Amino acid sequence: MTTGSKNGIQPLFTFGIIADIQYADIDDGFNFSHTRKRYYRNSINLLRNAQASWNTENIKPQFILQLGDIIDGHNKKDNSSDQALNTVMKEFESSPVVHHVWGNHEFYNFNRDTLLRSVLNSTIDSDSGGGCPSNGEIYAYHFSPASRYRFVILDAYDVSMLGREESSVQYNQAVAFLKAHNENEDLNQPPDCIGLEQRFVKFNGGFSADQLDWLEGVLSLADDQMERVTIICHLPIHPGSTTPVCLAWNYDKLLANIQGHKSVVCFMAGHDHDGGYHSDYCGVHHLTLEGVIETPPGSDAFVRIRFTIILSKSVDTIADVAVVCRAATATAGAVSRVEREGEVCSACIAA
Ligand SMILES: Nc1ncnc2c1ncn2[C@@H]1O[C@H](COP(=O)(O)OP(=O)(O)O)[C@@H](O)[C@H]1O
Repeated sequence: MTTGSKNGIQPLFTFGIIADIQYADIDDGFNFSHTRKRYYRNSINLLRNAQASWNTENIKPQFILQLGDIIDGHNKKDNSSDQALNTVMKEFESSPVVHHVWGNHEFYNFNRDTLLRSVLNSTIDSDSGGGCPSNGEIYAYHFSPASRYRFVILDAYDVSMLGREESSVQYNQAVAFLKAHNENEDLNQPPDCIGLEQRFVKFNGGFSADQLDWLEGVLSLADDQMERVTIICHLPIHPGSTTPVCLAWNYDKLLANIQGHKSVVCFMAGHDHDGGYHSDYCGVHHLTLEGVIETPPGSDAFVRIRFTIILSKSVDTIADVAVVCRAATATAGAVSRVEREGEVCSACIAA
């Protein structure tokens, strides 16, 4: 594992990312279609390995991004949601700040009100000006780890049946929206077996107008301040970075919002356990992290990213932001996960 500097340039900051841990103290199982094994109990070992790796770095990560599905929905029926969450949170105790994102499995275990009051609400670690959308129950905020850099956490289940009381307006609006696109009795079953319509399933969600309006304000300010923004949420929003069944319901609205702002350089998500990557026509990097839960024992699936500014010769111009993304894979003879490493640089942005 390389030290903190690359090509002799000290990173401005580093951070770790991990997705779809889906911990449960149960025996190995399978996904819905019985095509992929799931290692529920072992996922805590992979989290430990990630922590060990992050903590051995010369330059420790300034923060960790946890991209959602921290514990599995199986805990709910065993009444072990709180115990499972405590087990995982204990592993994060040696971490710096952890920014938690909420996925469908958070909502299989807890309702929205409980999550807003829980240790999984990391809004407290937002900037004082980080703020959240006015209505208070959308779990979205932003923070700046260094001058000219900003991270935005979005709530991909703001519009969803999950986590909402069946008597609520939001629940019934989500049901109406979903049924307009999916006529199956079981709304977790995709309405089609091909194409983008597959995304209209109960285990996905979308972004409300309130949240998109709030984001528009955050990104407009970031444009004015010539910041570089990375957005994270549980659901991918570019068809090139995931399989259609994992896309957010109104991915296209958020994508249009993002592509209208030069400050956005990267979008990261989980949910699609196979991971994915796409650089869109605006130069935004769409990174989907592989799921810990389906990573076989003996391999690892976590990422450490160093944000390094490569100052151009004319010192007043920041030529490139190199996002060195490394999915660390420590194999012990097992079939290793794809080791993803690469230098992806954003478009030039004059200072
Ligand atoms: N094709 C499908 N048809 C019906 N139900 C499905 C289908 N795929 C997933 N589900 C159900 O949707 C829920 C979420 O699926 P799951 O695989 O656990 O999600 P994740 O990929 O986030 O772990 C589970 O209850 C699962 O049984």
